Amino acid sequence: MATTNLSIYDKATIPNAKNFRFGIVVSEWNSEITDNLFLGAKEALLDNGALSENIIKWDVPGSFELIYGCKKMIETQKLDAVIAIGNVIQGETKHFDFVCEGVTQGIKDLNIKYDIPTIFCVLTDNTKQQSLDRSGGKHGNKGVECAIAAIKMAALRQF
Ligand SMILES: Nc1c(NC[C@H](O)[C@H](O)[C@H](O)CO)[nH]c(=O)[nH]c1=O
Ligand SMILES: CC(=O)[C@@H](O)COP(=O)(O)O
Repeated sequence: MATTNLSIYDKATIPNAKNFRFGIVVSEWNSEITDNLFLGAKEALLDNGALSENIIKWDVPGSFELIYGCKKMIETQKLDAVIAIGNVIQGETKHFDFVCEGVTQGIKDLNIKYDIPTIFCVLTDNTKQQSLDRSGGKHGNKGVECAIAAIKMAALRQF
């Protein structure tokens, strides 16, 4: 059963993000979905105190390129957390499996290699409707959930 709503959070339980710098790398594949994920993430960061000038957005062609895009952003920008935004939708072939597994493992590896948390904001859905439901639809917006995760991990990183 899917999460009923990905966008509900209690601000009282979330650190203020005013001193944090965030990178957001966004896949252009399925941009109707990823644009909404980005907007949800940005709005949630701002709602919790982040400054607009401390949110850096880069675009990459597809979800598989999120790995290199996040790596490059981590290596060249002074950041407290990075959010990788993508949407992979099952097609006719096994390509979906390889893209999803590759991105998952690649982002996991970034979290091991670098002392900058990279948040996995990649919707891996069977249908476009599932993606629509999770990017501002009936199940909320995964971008909001991932922005909150980014703030919490940026705070944890300070210990
Ligand atoms: N089918 C989807 C893709 N495929 C493209 C790959 O992500 C990658 O850009 C290509 O294999 C070249 O390296 N990407 C998505 O983000 N979503 C899809 O549904
Ligand atoms: C996840 C994909 O790469 C997929 O959309 C490609 O579609 P197909 O498997 O029909 O080639």
